[in-house]
Amino acid sequence: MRQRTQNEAPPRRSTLGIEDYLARLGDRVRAARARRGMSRKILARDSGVSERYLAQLESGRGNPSVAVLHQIADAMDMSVMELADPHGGTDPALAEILSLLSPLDGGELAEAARLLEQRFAGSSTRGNRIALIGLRGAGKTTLGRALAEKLGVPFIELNRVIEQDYGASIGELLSLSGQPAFRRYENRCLNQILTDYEEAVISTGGGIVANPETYTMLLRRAHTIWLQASPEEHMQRVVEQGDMRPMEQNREAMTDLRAILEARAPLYDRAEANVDTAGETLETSLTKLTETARGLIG
Ligand SMILES: Nc1ncnc2c1ncn2[C@@H]1O[C@H](COP(=O)(O)OP(=O)(O)OP(=O)(O)O)[C@@H](O)[C@H]1O
Ligand SMILES: O=C(O)C1=C[C@@H](O)[C@@H](O)[C@H](O)C1
Ligand SMILES: [Mg+2]
Repeated sequence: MRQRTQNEAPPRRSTLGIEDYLARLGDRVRAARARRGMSRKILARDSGVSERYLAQLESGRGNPSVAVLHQIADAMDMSVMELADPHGGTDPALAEILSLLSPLDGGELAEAARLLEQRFAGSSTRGNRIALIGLRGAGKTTLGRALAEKLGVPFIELNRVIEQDYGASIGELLSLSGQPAFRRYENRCLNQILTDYEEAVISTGGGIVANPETYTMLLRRAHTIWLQASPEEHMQRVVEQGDMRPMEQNREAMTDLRAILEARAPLYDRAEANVDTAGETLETSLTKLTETARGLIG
């Protein structure tokens, strides 16, 4: 990160040349897509922008119209401003905060979020709720159910609650109503679970970290544990289950999985604790997870 001298004012205006601007815009589109676990094909389908044009844009060679940018942002439930200008916003203090934060890397941003949360978010009420987060195949369901049994508390699978609420499968919800609708259901159902259960083990969907409002609610109202594994193990475990949801229709599944994990890791890392399941048996992972969970709920 470049150090600013003490008297140097934070840059308020972009001084980027058009090529650099378009390259960064491409990076932002790719990162936003990866955080949501959307393949380029899915984003093309949901936005109505061709896969070929998205590839061009992501490599910094596209110069989209505002309408095209709007279609892309909308399909990812973002504002055009968020996508086009990370320093956007009308409040000068907010613009200054964003400009201070923008050169930080993922780990530094997570630290900044923690500091801001401590200072401004008020007291959190996590009760005896344990929430498991992590990429597909991390073991959130398998280990979560076993942990709940050991602790003698209910096991709640957020995606199942969403399916009951919507009245169809997550796959149908995504294909019929799109990602933004899914994220709205996810937010509402999670809020309900956190309100209804004083003690529980909650297994979340891998993409919960992509919606800041929902993820912040989870971090504040449950003890969160990030279940980790290597990219190869995530892939192998999901393939063994015969379910390719986030990787569906994607020819470059492993590359995408790595990109998703890389984009989400700083967000998953905001969990209160993490348990690494890489190279472990289920039994060992369960023992580690149970110890960690007991440490958090006291
Ligand atoms: N050490 C381990 N820890 C966790 N799971 C393991 C381990 N070793 C093997 N597995 C297997 O990996 C799979 C994990 O799948 P599981 O459905 O629990 O993951 P998940 O995080 O709930 O995924 P999804 O996001 O798709 O719901 C299970 O079949 C489990 O038996
Ligand atoms: O990792 C993801 O982006 C997802 C994981 C699933 O659990 C579902 O929540 C949905 O398919 C999205
Ligand atoms: Mg699961």
